[in-house]
Amino acid sequence: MSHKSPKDFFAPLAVGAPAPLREIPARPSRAIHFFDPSNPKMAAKVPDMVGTVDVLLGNLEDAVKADNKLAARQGLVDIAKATDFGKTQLWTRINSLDSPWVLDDLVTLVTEIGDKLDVVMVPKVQGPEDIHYVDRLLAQLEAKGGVERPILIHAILETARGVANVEEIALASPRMQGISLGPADLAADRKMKTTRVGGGHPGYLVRQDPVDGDIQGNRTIFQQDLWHYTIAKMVDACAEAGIYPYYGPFGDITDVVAAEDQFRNAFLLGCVGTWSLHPKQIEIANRVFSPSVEDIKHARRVVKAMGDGTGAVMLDGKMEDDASLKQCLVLVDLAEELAAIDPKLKELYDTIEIED
Ligand SMILES: CC(C)(COP(=O)(O)OP(=O)(O)OC[C@H]1O[C@@H](n2cnc3c(N)ncnc32)[C@H](O)[C@@H]1OP(=O)(O)O)[C@@H](O)C(=O)NCCC(=O)NCCSC(=O)C[C@H](O)C(=O)O
Ligand SMILES: [Mg+2]
Repeated sequence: MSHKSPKDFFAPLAVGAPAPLREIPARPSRAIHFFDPSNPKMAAKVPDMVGTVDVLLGNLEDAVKADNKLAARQGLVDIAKATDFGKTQLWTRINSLDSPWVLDDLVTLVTEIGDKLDVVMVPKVQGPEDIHYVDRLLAQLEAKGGVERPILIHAILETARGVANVEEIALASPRMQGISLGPADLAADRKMKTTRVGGGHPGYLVRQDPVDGDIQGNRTIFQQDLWHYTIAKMVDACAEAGIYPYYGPFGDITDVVAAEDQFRNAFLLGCVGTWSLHPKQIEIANRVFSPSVEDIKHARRVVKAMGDGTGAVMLDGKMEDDASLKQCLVLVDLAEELAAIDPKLKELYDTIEIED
């Protein structure tokens, strides 16, 4: 197997394309909000959503009717040209690489609105070869369209082969921005027996041992998380590659409580954001993927108590040392990144008083 040398990895893949980034910028992306650019009602709402959500994503793939694929592509071009996105990022999800639409998706979007497009989400990624294909094509199109900064790639993990290859996918290109879980396609590909889009399942459980041998008695059941293994594997692959992991879709729009639980589990495991399919999921994602005031208060206290960052101290009966300081700095750094784009959060975090 031939390998690229590091210097080749950081050379543009087409003459005239912008140089690849050496580090993926930590831009807040708590909610990646999906809209169908061919749906006039949704499209009309996009300009007013700028500034209320970290990422607006024009979806061209699943959930867009086949008859509307061209209208969705053109709708996204029109919206992008007419809208000032400010600090809100503009992403797209292109059609799958084996579809009849994807080539024109990329040619049209990069040459027409490449200067406004931050990230291209690629569905059903099977292995690094899929990323290499998009990587080279993007470079050629950036050169053709005169795009001055590289458009990044986000992969969706929604096939068993993709999950098996997740580390290679994460490391496939300096354009790799992150990876999301695609639980619906992944469930189908794996032949899992859930018909839900993300979330748990009442049948996937562990039951309390019988009390006094009474197996028919009242035994507490603990519902388990179908997605824990995949998310944990994805988080490790992303951390190794220096890119960002995301939950994905939660299809039960009405169950805002369970959505919040799934998002919080993902946040605690290391994910930086999730998808939002309906406007009501944006507020949930923004809240869950922003550290709480209590977390920041504690983290800043530890930072202060640790002084030069070495040794061990006791705070409220608990040991803090170099390693727990690093954990606290994850939260403090995230709070700073979010405060830079979210004035309400900045105000909230600025009012925190640190006790000794
Ligand atoms: C889920 C929906 C079909 C629900 O739509 P609707 O029935 O119209 O909801 P409401 O009546 O509650 O809508 C109220 C108003 O809000 C607008 N609306 C709805 N959704 C959005 C949106 N995403 N962005 C902007 N505006 C939105 C409605 O038009 C109503 O407007 P008005 O009548 O003027 O008041 C719908 O929300 C939807 O289609 N969402 C996106 C679905 C999607 O993108 N799915 C694909 C991603 S998930 C996936 O692909 C699976 C994954 O790949 C995997 O494999 O796991
Ligand atoms: Mg899918």
